[in-house]
Amino acid sequence: MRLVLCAVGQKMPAWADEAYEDFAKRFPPEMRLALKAVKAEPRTTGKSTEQLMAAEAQRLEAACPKGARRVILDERGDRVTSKQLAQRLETWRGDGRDVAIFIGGPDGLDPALKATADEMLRLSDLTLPHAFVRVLLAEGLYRAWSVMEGHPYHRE
Ligand SMILES: C[S@@+](CC[C@H](N)C(=O)[O-])C[C@H]1O[C@@H](n2cnc3c(N)ncnc32)[C@H](O)[C@@H]1O
Repeated sequence: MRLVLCAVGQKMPAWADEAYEDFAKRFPPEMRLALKAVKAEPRTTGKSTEQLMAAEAQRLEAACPKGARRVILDERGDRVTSKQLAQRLETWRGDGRDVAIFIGGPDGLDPALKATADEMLRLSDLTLPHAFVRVLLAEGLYRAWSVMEGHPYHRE
């Protein structure tokens, strides 16, 4: 099973790339965390927010593995603890499909793409910058994996 982060933004600060990689490389071969970063639409072309998000959504769709479970990250999504995220991970693993996790750009995700979600998750009640989101998600998923496997990374 693969956890595929379909995320807007190919140019992240070095600290974000390093921190993301630090967690991504810890996943075992049977549960890979992969990043598919797509180009953010330039904000200088006079396009409306709706047009910008629609263009980014097309790229995200192209990056999404066929038949994957679709999880949207959004500050209005379900609030979950690490243990609850571990239970979701267990469920996701159970059906054997890849899991695509979508992260939007500066204006968020296109409403039509959001409407296709199987699940919507929040990482915080705060609105977070997208560079933070992929790092927090990688750590949160790794912690959830460690809860699921009884690995000592997570302590009660
Ligand atoms: C800068 S935020 C976009 C904020 C935008 N105003 C919105 O309403 O979605 C970029 C992306 O980061 C993710 N994100 C931001 N805060 C989040 C949170 N608290 N929980 C989960 N995802 C979040 C979402 O995928 C969002 O599309």
